[in-house]
Amino acid sequence: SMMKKLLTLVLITRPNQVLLGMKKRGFGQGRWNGFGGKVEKGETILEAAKRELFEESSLKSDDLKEIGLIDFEFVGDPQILEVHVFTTSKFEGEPTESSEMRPQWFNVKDIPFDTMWPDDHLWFPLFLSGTKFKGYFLFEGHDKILKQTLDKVDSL
Ligand SMILES: Nc1nc(NC2CC2)cc(N2CCOCC2)n1
Repeated sequence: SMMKKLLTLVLITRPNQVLLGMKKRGFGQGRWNGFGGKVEKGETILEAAKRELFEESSLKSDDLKEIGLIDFEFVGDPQILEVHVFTTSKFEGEPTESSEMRPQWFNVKDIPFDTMWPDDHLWFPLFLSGTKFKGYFLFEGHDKILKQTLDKVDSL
C-alpha cells in the first residue's frame, strides 16, 4: 500500500547562481542540495518550506514560489516521497552553516551534479529555465534510477 511522505525543497537564486547546502547528516548526507525536509503536522507545505529554509540556512523569504512536484519511489519500500520544490530570488539574511547544512553559492554553469542526488541533473534544467514541472523517479537504492517521467506543466 502506498504511503506518501510530504517533503519540501527550496532553491535560492541570485543572478547566475544557485545556493546549495552540503548535507552534514541524515538523509542525503554528503550531497549538495537545496534546503528542505519534512512537513510537520499542523503546518502547510509552504510554511514547512519557509521553516526548513530558515533552520538550515538562516535565510528568510516570504516569496517562495512552487515550481515543481516530484514523486520518489524506492524498490521494496511502500513509502513514496512527495517533494514540493520551491524557488525565490527574494530573501533576507546571510547563508549560515547549520547543524544540517553547509551553504555555498554555485554558478549555474558549475552545479556539482556528481555530488548531488542523481535525479537533480535531470530536472535542474527545467527549474533553471523557469518552467513548472512534474516528475516521477523510481530508485534502486540511493544511486540508481530505474524509471522516470518528467513533464513541463502549466499548473502543479
Ligand atoms: N534533490 C533531491 N533529490 C531527491 N531524490 C530522492 C531521494 C531520491 C530527494 C530530495 N529531497 C528529499 C529530502 O528532502 C529534501 C529534498 N532532493
